Amino acid sequence: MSATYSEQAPAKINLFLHVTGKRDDGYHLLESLVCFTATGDVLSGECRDDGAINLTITGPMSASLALEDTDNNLVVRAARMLQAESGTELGADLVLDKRLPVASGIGGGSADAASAIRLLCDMWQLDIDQDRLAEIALALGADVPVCLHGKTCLMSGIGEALTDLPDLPPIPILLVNPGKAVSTPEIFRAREDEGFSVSGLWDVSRVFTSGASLADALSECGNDLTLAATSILPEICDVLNALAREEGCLLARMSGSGATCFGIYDTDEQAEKAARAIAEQHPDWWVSPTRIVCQEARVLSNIGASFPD
Ligand SMILES: C[C@](O)(CO)[C@H](O)COP(=O)(O)OP(=O)(O)OC[C@H]1O[C@@H](n2ccc(N)nc2=O)[C@H](O)[C@@H]1O
Ligand SMILES: Nc1ncnc2c1ncn2[C@@H]1O[C@H](COP(=O)(O)OP(=O)(O)OP(=O)(O)O)[C@@H](O)[C@H]1O
Repeated sequence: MSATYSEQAPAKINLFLHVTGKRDDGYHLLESLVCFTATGDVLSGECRDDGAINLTITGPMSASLALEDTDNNLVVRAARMLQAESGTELGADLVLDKRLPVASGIGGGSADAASAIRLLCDMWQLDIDQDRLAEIALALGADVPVCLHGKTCLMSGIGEALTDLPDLPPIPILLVNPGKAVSTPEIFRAREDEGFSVSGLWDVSRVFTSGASLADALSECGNDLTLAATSILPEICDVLNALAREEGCLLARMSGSGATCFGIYDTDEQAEKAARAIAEQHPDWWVSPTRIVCQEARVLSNIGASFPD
């Protein structure tokens, strides 16, 4: 029996997201403080010697993806790109445990693609240098390089320029999604008439020791996609209000192009209490109390990796 490899695919949070310009090809220049959480998908796989790539999707958020052609899944696309790059004749039976809501601003698909790159490089023993892997990641999506990097960083360019920042402590964070997908290109199109933020606002040397100090610094920034996203999906305002209303919430903000929003807290108890209250009022929303993870999210080969539920 062949070994089972496993990789976590943590949710990506844009703690702030500024749109600072637009390139001639239509992609937007961004500046974003990105971190990762202890909540995420899990990808596992076994090696095949016939070159086939098979993907099975399980888990609470698998329904919509299971209806799509798996050839379009970012996990399969990442695998095919690595096969083409390396010339390997190996294949894989992959299982994606989908726990993150799809098309929700927390980079679920991008995190899965990044975890596929990590898992397959390990399983197929590929020797592809980091710069080339970063190019492959960017070809899969603007958020894939930062997910492959997996560490708290300042993301700029269209998503490819990453500057490491001091680790954040394991700050409690609550993720809430209203259960409706939003399309990233549609949100960028909807902000066409808005101006651009200035770049270079974030002091990259700042060190944070608590949720309160982080929330205080973040209050000087924002998410420049919020207006566009709430005009398309007004429920995002309900999510932001629900988070802000609960005791202990230091900052409530949307991540990425939405619709997932996050709240920052000082203690796990506050985040969990808020989660219970919001889940009770909105049983159809996805509510996930978690923490910022501070170390590089990788190296789980050959073990049955799983996130806490
Ligand atoms: C908004 C963010 O979530 C912030 O982290 C990401 O930039 C989105 O990254 P992503 O979902 O991986 O995006 P992609 O799949 O590469 O691009 C989807 C579409 O979003 C728009 N897009 C995306 C990234 C970017 N820097 N500028 C853009 O204008 C483009 O219309 C593009 O066709
Ligand atoms: N493994 C995957 N998981 C989620 N979506 C996927 C996956 N593979 C392909 N997709 C497609 O990618 C689209 C965007 O999904 P994703 O969850 O990455 O969006 P997102 O959370 O808005 O990401 P971002 O924050 O990077 O904009 C979905 O509509 C889906 O059809």
